[in-house]
This record gives sequence, C-alpha cells and structure tokens, in this order.
Amino acid sequence: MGLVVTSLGLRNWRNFSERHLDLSPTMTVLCGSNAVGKTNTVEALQMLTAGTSFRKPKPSQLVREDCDSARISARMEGDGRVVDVACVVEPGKRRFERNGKRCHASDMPQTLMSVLFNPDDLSFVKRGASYRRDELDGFGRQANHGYAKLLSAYGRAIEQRNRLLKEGHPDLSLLDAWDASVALGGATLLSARVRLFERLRGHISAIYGQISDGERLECTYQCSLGSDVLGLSRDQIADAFLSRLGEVRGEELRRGQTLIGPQRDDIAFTIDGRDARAFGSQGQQRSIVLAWKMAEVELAREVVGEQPLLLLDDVMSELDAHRRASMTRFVQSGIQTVVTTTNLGYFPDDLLEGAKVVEIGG
Ligand SMILES: Nc1ncnc2c1ncn2[C@@H]1O[C@H](COP(=O)(O)OP(=O)(O)OP(=O)(O)O)[C@@H](O)[C@H]1O
Repeated sequence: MGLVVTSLGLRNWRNFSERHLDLSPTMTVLCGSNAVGKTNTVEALQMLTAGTSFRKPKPSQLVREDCDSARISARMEGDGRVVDVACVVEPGKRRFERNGKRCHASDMPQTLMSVLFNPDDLSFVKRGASYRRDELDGFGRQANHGYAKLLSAYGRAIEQRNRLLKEGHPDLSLLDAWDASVALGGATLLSARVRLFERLRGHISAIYGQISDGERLECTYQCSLGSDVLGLSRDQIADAFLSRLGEVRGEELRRGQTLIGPQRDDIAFTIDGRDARAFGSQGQQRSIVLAWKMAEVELAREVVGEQPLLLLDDVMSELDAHRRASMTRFVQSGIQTVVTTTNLGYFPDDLLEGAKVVEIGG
C-alpha cells in the first residue's frame, strides 16, 4: 500500500498559530466556513509531499503575520516504515527535513508524491499553454528526480540566453555557446517530457472515455520545433533545435527572447475529432482535467509503485453530479484523499460514512 500521512502539525503557518490534525488513511474531509484555513492546510500537505506550493508563495507569505518563522511537519506511516518530514520557513528561505536530516525540496516526493486538484484547474483547457506545461512538468518533477534537474538546468540556460538576447549588441560567439547548451538541454528535456506525456495520455483518454460514456479524447503534444522532431533521438532533436535557432536568430535578437523550445510548447485536446478548447462544452473541458488528475494518480502508482496523496481543494462544489460521482468512485478505490469543503452536503452519505471529518476553524 505504501506510506500514508497519519498526522500533520502546523506552527505559525499562514493563519494558524498551532494546529495538529490526525488524518485518515483513506479519506479526510476538512470542513469549515470561508477563510478559516482549509486551503492553507492543503497547501502545507502539498509542500511536505511535492516540495512546492501551487500558490508559488514567497517564504514571507507562508509565515503567520507578525511571526519570525513557521514550521510544518507530517508523520507518514506504512509497510512497517515511519517517516517524519518537515519544512521550516524563515525570512527569504525554506528548509526541508526528512527524519531530522536536511534535504532538498525536490527530495520530498521521493517519500510521498501528491496530486492536487483545485478550482483554478477547472479552466485547464482554456488557460495559457504555460499552465498545461507546468502541470505536466510538476508531475514529472515529482515522479522523477532527474526530470526536476533537467527542468531547472534548462530553465537557467534559457534565462541566461534571454538576458544575452536583450543586450543591444550581444557577443555572437557567446550566443553560439548558449545556443549549443540550450539545444542539448532542451532536447534532453523534450525527450523526457514527451516520454512522460505518452504514458500519461493513454490513461487520460481511457479515463475520459469512462467519465463521458464513450466520447473519444485525443491529447497531442504540440512542439514548437515542429511535430516531425518528436520521433527523433535526443541527439537528432538537439541538431534540429540548433539549426532552427540559427534560422530564427534575427527574429530572436529583435524580440530579445528565445522563441522556440520546450518552454513554448503546448498540449491540445480533441473530443471526437473537434478541438476541445474551441468547441468543448464547460462540462467536457472539466472532464478533461478530471481525467488528467486521475491519470496522474494512476501513473504515479505505475512509476513509483505507490499511491500518491490526493488533495482535492474545494472542487466537489464545482463539479456537477455526474462528475462528482466519477470522482467519488475514484476516491473510494482506496487512495488516501484530503478534501476541503464548506458544505458536507456535496458528499454522498456512503462516502462520508468511511471518512474522517475534521472541523477547521471551529
Ligand atoms: N501569512 C499569513 N498570516 C496570516 N493570515 C494569513 C496568511 N496567509 C494567509 N492568511 C489568511 O488565511 C485565511 C484562510 O485562507 P484559506 O485560503 O486557507 O481559506 P479557506 O478556508 O480555504 O477559505 P475558502 O473556503 O474561502 O476557500 C485567509 O483569510 C488569509 O488572509
């Protein structure tokens, strides 16, 4: 079964001074009025598992007003193991610990991964491409430590190259060197990303078919280097990338930024052959993201052999009865889930029967 979170401690975290919660190994419902700290609790769980927060906060925002530092901690248990994880937030920095030893944020998912679903995700299909890329990369970062390294190395290379492009008359031999580095780093990241995407999309389409009673969803990776590079080896992609950089150099110098590469790619969806962004109903678009999140859970089981922690922040109220029932069936398959709500009425009785309900702000 793998690890589950059995308890969570929050000290000077966001609006909490001191709070301890025991979690169910199956489903915990965090219930309370608006602005009592439900999302802040989910955010702490995400920080202790994914090593990041979906809100992308500055450290100072995580510390309770008028306090110097915050500490969140969780105990994880399962398969005869006990693991204690913690995150200490101080001005300008965050520090992670596993069993009392310092570790890096990107090490946290190696203990337990998480999949978070919140109301912002419901516009996943319609939002900008970076939102879909971030979702895929966020999952890859958790599932594979090497993926996290590739992402940050490539991000740094693009940042440096863009800085150089912004200079009025950059040193062209330096730009050549950055081109080579960006092409190789980009090709390595692209190969890893597309491999991950290929594994995920099979699950997404299958789950979508079940939610929608047989509609056919296709997910396509749209590569800014052209779709023909996707079947190539890493070295061939790097060569193609380098030669495309040569072609667009004039334009990039004019615009002061890198115009091609994995940082400009997108993911598109069609339902029964029609573009879901342009033609999909709101319900169909929501089913896509629901299927995507469930697919992440399935793939996490496959890749790391353990169930991730599923965090559902206020999404039940946003789903219609049909999609809520799909989510309920999925949650009942035994995955540890923490879900927030202002109203227990959104949950069917049989789901609440086995759940632990924790009042937040009571
Ligand atoms: N660093 C901080 N110090 C003090 N309070 C904070 C800090 N960060 C956030 N808060 C407060 O925490 C409160 C609870 O926020 P949270 O997003 O968790 O609410 P919620 O219970 O999920 O509400 P809703 O049901 O409306 O989504 C907010 O009023 C917010 O202003």
